[in-house]
Order: sequence, then C-alpha cells, then structure tokens
Amino acid sequence: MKEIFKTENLRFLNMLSYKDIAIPRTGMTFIKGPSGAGKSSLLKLLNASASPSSGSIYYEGKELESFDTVELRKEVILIGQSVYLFDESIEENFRLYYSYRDLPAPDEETMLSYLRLCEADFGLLKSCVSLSGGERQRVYIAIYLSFLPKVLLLDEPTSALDLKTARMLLKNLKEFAAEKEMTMIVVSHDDALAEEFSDHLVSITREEA
Ligand SMILES: Nc1ncnc2c1ncn2[C@@H]1O[C@H](COP(=O)(O)OP(=O)(O)OP(=O)(O)O)[C@@H](O)[C@H]1O
Repeated sequence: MKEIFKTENLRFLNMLSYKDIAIPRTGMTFIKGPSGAGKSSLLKLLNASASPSSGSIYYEGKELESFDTVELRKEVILIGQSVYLFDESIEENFRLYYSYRDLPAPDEETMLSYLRLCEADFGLLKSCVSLSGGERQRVYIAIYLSFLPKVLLLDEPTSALDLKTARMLLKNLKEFAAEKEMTMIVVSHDDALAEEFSDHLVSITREEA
C-alpha cells in the first residue's frame, strides 16, 4: 500500500492515543468509530489545524511539522462540521472564497459543474440565506472541491442529508476523486455508507492515554 499519511504513537491533548494509522493515496478512506473516539480531532491533526501532544504524522513520507502550515492547508483541505457561507448568492460565495486566495473566480459553467457534482445545483443566483442546512453543506463542499486539493478531509459530509442524496454525493465524490487522483478521507457515523463507498476503512476506538 502506498500511503499518503502515516501516524506513529500519535496522541492529542495528552488524552487521546491513536493506534498507528496508514492512509493510502488512492481511493476513498472512511474513518469510523464511536462518538468522542477522536475522529474529528484526527482530521484536524492531518491538516495541521491541531498539533499532536506527542508522536508523529508523516505526509508524503515527511514529518507534517516540516511543512509550511499555510501551504499545507491549501493542499490538504479540511471541511469540518461547521459551514461558513456569506449571506450572499452562491456565485458570490465562490467569488469571495477565491478572492481570499488571490485567485480568479472560475467561470459560471465551472461553478455549476462543481455544484452539480455536489448535488447542489440550486442556481448561481440563489441566496445562501435561503438554503437548508444540508443544502449549505453541499454548496460549501462544492466551493472547496473546486480548489482541487491533493487531499480532501470531510467531517460528516452527509450528516444533514437524506440517504438518497447522501449516496449520490458520495458516489459523485468518489468518482471525481478517482478521476483527479485526489485522496479523500471521510469521517462518517454511518456504517452502511462506509461499507458501500470506502476503498479503505480506518476504525478508531477510544484509547485512554
Ligand atoms: N480542543 C479540545 N479541547 C479539549 N477537548 C477536546 C478538544 N477537541 C476534542 N476534545 C475531546 O476529544 C475527544 C474526541 O473529540 P472528537 O471531536 O475528535 O471526537 P469524534 O470521534 O469526532 O466525535 P463525534 O463522533 O461525536 O463527532 C472528545 O472527548 C472531545 O471532548
């Protein structure tokens, strides 16, 4: 297995201990485990939004801490459970997120293609204020996906979705990741979805330090 991430003796907040984990470069990896086991914390550790209290994380064979954090977070994007959208249209949200990265916004067709991929084609002029929680979540994923990161970390991306939409979203994301050779790591409570869509499964159990 050619892994993109590897952990060794990883601990967080002197409280959570992780068994050593290896995550392959290709395909979709699901992370499952009981509430409080440390799944969200692991995603934060993987994109350096949080630091281990001890142990090591290797990304592309190099210690994560040797990377420039700002650059790393552009390459390894974490979409957490909270959605941050401006009270503007979907199109304006794309534009604002791109402008914060000093990048030109994609053209309308490109925006729409990412929205379709995320089952979020509500029209570019639709105000994000009037979207439901699950709709906002999908628009948010579409914007970040369009940055084409090397690794996308998704924390409970289907938590607010009905089963049919959840399955469509994961199917599309999985195909897209394969086509673009993007590594996708998904935290999910849903064992059936994990079973159906994972190429690789990491189970985390709460290990008291
Ligand atoms: N910044 C923090 N300060 C203190 N405790 C924290 C912090 N972040 C996480 N924890 C604790 O670490 C444990 C793991 O939290 P985490 O959110 O990673 O679990 P999880 O497996 O994602 O849970 P859930 O499935 O409920 O989302 C929890 O007991 C949580 O209270």
